[in-house]
Amino acid sequence: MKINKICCIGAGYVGGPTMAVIAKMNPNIQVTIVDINPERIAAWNDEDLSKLPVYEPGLADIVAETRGKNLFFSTEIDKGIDEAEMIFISVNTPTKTYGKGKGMAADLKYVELCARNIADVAKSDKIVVEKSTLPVRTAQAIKSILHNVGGDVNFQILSNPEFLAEGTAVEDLLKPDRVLIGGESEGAIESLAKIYGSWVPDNQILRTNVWSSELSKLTANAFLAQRISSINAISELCEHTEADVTEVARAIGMDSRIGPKFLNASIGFGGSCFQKDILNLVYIARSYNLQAVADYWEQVIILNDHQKRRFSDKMISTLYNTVSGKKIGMLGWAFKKDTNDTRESAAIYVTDHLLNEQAEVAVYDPKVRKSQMYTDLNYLNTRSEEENEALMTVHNDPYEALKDTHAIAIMTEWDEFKSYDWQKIYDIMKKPAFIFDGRNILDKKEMNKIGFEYSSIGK
Ligand SMILES: NC(=O)c1ccc[n+]([C@@H]2O[C@H](COP(=O)([O-])OP(=O)(O)OC[C@H]3O[C@@H](n4cnc5c(N)ncnc54)[C@H](O)[C@@H]3O)[C@@H](O)[C@H]2O)c1
Ligand SMILES: O=c1ccn([C@@H]2O[C@H](COP(=O)(O)OP(=O)(O)O[C@H]3O[C@H](CO)[C@@H](O)[C@H](O)[C@H]3O)[C@@H](O)[C@H]2O)c(=O)[nH]1
Repeated sequence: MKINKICCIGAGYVGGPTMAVIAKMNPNIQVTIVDINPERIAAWNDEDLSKLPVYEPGLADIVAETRGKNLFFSTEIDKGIDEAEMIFISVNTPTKTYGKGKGMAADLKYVELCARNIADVAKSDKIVVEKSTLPVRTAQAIKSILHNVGGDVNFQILSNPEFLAEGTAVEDLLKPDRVLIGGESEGAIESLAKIYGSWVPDNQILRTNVWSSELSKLTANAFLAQRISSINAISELCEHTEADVTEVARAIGMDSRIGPKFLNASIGFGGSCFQKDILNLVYIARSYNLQAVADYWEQVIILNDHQKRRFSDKMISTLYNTVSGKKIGMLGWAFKKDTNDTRESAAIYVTDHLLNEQAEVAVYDPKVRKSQMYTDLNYLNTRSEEENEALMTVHNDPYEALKDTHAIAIMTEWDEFKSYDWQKIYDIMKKPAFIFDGRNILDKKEMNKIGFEYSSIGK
C-alpha cells in the first residue's frame, strides 16, 4: 500500500520525536499526531519551541523544520484516523494500578480504546502499527477488536517497537541499531519498511513474526536493566572490599563478549520503561506458570529497589544516624540527564525516604518543573500535599538550593553539575560537608582536597 498520510495516536515521549523524525525524512508523507490531551497538543503547537512538552536535544530544530509543512499536531483524533492509510498507536501502557495484575501487568486500556476508535472511524483499509510497548500476543486482541467492530474494512496489524532512549531520542532515531517490524502481511511490512528505508539501511530493518517482535522489546529492556542491576550488585560488594566498581566495569567491559556499555553503577535505574516492562515480563511468565523464569527476572527489580534504599540508608547512617531537621541539597530530579522526564526517578524515592526521617530537602534540576516534582512526590501518598510543600523546596539556582545544607545528594548525571564551583559550594554548606554522589560524576580526590566528606557508589 502506498502511504501518503500517517496518523500517530499519542503525542508523548515516543510519538512526538518518532513522528517528527519520520516527517523530516519523508517530506512527501503527511504526518499527523493526535492526542486526547489538549494542553499537550497546544504545547507541541507553541510558537515558543522551548515550551514543547518533551525536551530532547535536537528535537526543537526538527519540529521547527517540519511543523506546519508535513507534521501536524491535533486533537481531532477521528479525522486523523479517517484520513490516514497507516496509524501508529503510541499511547502509554503503564503498570496496572487496580484489579487483576495490579502492580505487575501492563494496563492496556488506552491501547484498546485506540483500537476501538480506529474500528469505529475507519472507512478504508488501514495498516495499524503497534508502537507502544505491549505484552506478547497483544496484536491478537487488537486484531480481534478491529475485525469484530470494523465492518468490511481490511486491517493489517504490525508490531514496530521503539528502542529510543530518552535524552538521546533524536540521535537514536536518526541512527538506530535496528528497526524491528513484526507482521503477517508482507505487503504491510514492506510499506512500513519503505518509510524507515528513507534513512535506515535495509539490512538494519529486521522483519520477524508479530510475537517475536512484541517479545523482543520486553526482552531488550529486561537485558539492559539486568546489566545495571548486575553492576549495582557488584558495587555493594566493592564498598566492602576496597575494589572500585568503575575499575571492575572497565575490566569486564573490555571482554568483547560483555562489552563496555550500560555498566555504570548508579543510584538505581529509573524511567518509565525498565521497571514497567520487567514487571510485565514477570507477570506474563507467571501467567504461563513459569515460576523460575518469573523469579529470575523479578530479581532485577528487587536489586534495583535495594540499591535506591541503601543509598538513602547510607546517607542517614553517615549523617550520624539522623537527618531530622537537617537540610539536604538534591541535585537532579530527572531519571537521567538531558530529559525533563521524571517517571520512576530514584530522586522521588530517596526524597520520600529522607522526608520520612524529617529531613528538609532542597532540590535543583535544570529541566524539571517545580510542579512536576510535587506531583511526583504527592503521587506516593506518603504524607499530605501541605507537608510535602513544607518539607521540600524547589530552587532555580543550585547555589541557593545548596546553601546551609548538611549534605548533597547527586541524583542525576547532568553535565553542568561537574563544572560547578565546588569550593564556593563547600564554603556555603554546614560542616562537615557531605556529598553522596549517586552517579559517580565528581572526582573524589578533588572533593576531599576542598574538604568534603565524599562518598560515591561502589568505591
Ligand atoms: N518513553 C520512552 O522512552 C519509550 C521508549 C520506547 C517505548 N516506549 C513505549 O511507548 C509507549 C508510549 O510511551 P510515552 O513515554 O510516549 O508515553 P507518554 O505518556 O509520554 O505519551 C502517551 C500519550 O498518549 C496519549 N493518549 C492516551 N490514550 C489516548 C487515546 N485513547 N487517544 C489519544 N491519545 C491518547 C496521552 O494523552 C499521552 O500524551 C509506551 O508503551 C512505552 O512503554 C517508551
Ligand atoms: O549504565 C547505566 C545505564 C543507565 N542507567 C540508568 O538506567 C535508566 C534508564 O536509562 P536509559 O536506558 O538510558 O533510558 P530510557 O529512556 O529509560 O531507555 C530505555 O527504555 C526505553 C523504553 O522502553 C528503551 O526504548 C531504550 O532502548 C532503553 O534504553 C536511567 O535511570 C539511567 O540513569 C544506569 O544506572 N547505568
